[in-house]
Amino acid sequence: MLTLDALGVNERVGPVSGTLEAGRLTLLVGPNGSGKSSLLLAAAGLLEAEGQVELDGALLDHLELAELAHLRAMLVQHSVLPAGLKGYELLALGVPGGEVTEAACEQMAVLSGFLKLDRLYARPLSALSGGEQQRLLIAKTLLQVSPALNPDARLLLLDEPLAGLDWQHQLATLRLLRHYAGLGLTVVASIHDINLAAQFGDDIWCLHRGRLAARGGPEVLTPELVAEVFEVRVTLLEQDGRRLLLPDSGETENRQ
Ligand SMILES: Nc1ncnc2c1ncn2[C@@H]1O[C@H](COP(=O)(O)OP(=O)(O)OP(=O)(O)O)[C@@H](O)[C@H]1O
Repeated sequence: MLTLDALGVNERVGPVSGTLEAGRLTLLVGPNGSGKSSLLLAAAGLLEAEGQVELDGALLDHLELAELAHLRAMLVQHSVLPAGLKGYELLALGVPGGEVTEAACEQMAVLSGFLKLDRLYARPLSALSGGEQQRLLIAKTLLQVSPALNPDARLLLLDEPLAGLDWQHQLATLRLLRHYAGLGLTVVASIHDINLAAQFGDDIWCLHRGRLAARGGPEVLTPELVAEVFEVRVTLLEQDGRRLLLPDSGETENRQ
């Protein structure tokens, strides 16, 4: 469980207070510049911030860096990757303790199956597409907090994990995040697809201009909220019990 108490970063975000529950996938939505990355980085203890963050009752400020790195993993946006590194070498960097044991290989194989990594292992990162690199980075981050390898792991934070991924791998990633939440971790990810957020999030936090505009189950993502926060017209479609929000381009009448 991650508790934020008046967490803020300069003018960028906050103060934000609230609890991110263990065993649940919380998806953070909001327009560009609304503060999602800043909030995630501050919650991870990677960005100087006002207020307090507690991880399972322990103040983040009071944890040693090595201890914190053992308890949580974060996928940051725009990672700079060493070009010469091969796919499997990047993945191996995520193995807790650094020793690629049989158990680590098993976990790698599971992640590999979900994210289709096999064909990427032997290739240098510089020769991989953006989406392929992202899949490896997601797997590396998940490996760090795989309960089978690191039973102390508590927290998984991901900033736009779906960036650059096609539909197949977006869905695989979201299923993996739900799986990790099901293993008891607190899992928080920022995401731009409102419909996927509503479909996969146990909890939704919606940021607007650095403040929490809404928080709750997927039902908080109403057309009215989305229209106001994202400043777009929104149409609600309902079919077979599924609700879909579509941004209205306003061009429909002019098209052939
Ligand atoms: N290093 C920085 N120094 C100063 N201001 C920053 C810095 N990084 C981001 N900002 C500003 O802080 C605000 C929040 O940025 P942040 O990256 O947290 O938003 P975001 O919701 O993650 O956006 P996006 O969806 O575009 O990734 C923005 O106004 C941004 O311009």
